[in-house]
Amino acid sequence: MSESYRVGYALQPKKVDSFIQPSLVDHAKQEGIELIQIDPSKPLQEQGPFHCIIHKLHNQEWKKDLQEFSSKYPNTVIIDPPELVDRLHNRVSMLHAVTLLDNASVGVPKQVLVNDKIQELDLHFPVIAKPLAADGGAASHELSLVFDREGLNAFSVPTVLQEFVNHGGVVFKIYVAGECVKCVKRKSLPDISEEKLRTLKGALPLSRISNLGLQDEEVEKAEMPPQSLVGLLGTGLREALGLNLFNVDVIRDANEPTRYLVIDINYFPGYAKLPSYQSFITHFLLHVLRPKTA
Ligand SMILES: Nc1ncnc2c1ncn2[C@@H]1O[C@H](COP(=O)(O)OP(=O)(O)OP(=O)(O)O)[C@@H](O)[C@H]1O
Ligand SMILES: O=P(O)(O)O[C@H]1[C@H](OP(=O)(O)O)[C@@H](OP(=O)(O)O)[C@@H](O)[C@@H](O)[C@@H]1OP(=O)(O)O
Ligand SMILES: [Mg+2]
Ligand SMILES: [Mg+2]
Repeated sequence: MSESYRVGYALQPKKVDSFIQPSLVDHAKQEGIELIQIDPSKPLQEQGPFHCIIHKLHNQEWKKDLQEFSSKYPNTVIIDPPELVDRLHNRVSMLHAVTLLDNASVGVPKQVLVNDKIQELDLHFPVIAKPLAADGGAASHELSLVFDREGLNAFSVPTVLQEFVNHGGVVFKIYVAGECVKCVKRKSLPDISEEKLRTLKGALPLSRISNLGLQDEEVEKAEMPPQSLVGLLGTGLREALGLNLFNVDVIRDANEPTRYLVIDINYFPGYAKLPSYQSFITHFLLHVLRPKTA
């Protein structure tokens, strides 16, 4: 008789709706995996046993409950340790792992953390102002494009100022689930020419320009990054971060097309937007659950 595995998921209702689709539940079931919703308002111990738990909740009560459960049931695989996930909730620490890769074709845009009034700024305009906290709150996604010094008054601190890099209007999203790695492309902000820059003043919220990008057909035509680069980022960052479930936003420098820059890393992203995400996720879970043969 084949094994049956209990996988608990602790997610916000919005994420349950997008991620736990009937097609995923069915696909997992066919492989012997039962996906069980965890109610974070009730003690975890009353809801087990679990072979594995996946989660995207950050409150202290949940972390404490998970920690206690894990001490009591050390054989339950927790994907992933909350203290390592926390590193992705800060736009400075999230990119630290990229610098550990030590590869000439991969980097991060130049950025500075602003905690206070800005005196000297060793960055080229335009820059993108990103709230330091990337904790999933609505404010953490309120970014603005800043064209000059005057525009620097438009945001609250702490904020990361990151140089805007022209990249051909396409962002590559590398989705990682353990050893499973998949890259897709999406529309991004359009390039800003020197000429255009002379006419732009102050700052603009990104939400007001993000629909100005390329046509879908143009995105279709964009060349994908080499598979070796996708593998390097997926596997390398998985090791450097100590995490299994995340995606990486990468752009290709328009002025140096062999150079790729990581601009964002998200914990437990929208996997359901990937074609065949059901088999992608099930494959990952099976890899975690099945006993390893030597
Ligand atoms: N340094 C940069 N140079 C050029 N474009 C950038 C840069 N940083 C961000 N962008 C553009 O802005 C978008 C949003 O930035 P970012 O991914 O950092 O924000 P986010 O709110 O964390 O997004 P997500 O919804 O993926 O979590 C990117 O997808 C890309 O189109
Ligand atoms: O649903 P969630 O709140 O987890 O939203 C996440 C969203 O996935 P969704 O498509 O399921 O909304 C992700 O999208 P993709 O990168 O895959 O495009 C990404 O934007 C994350 O940054 C979001 O997480 P947050 O930073 O807000 O925690
Ligand atoms: Mg992003
Ligand atoms: Mg993000």
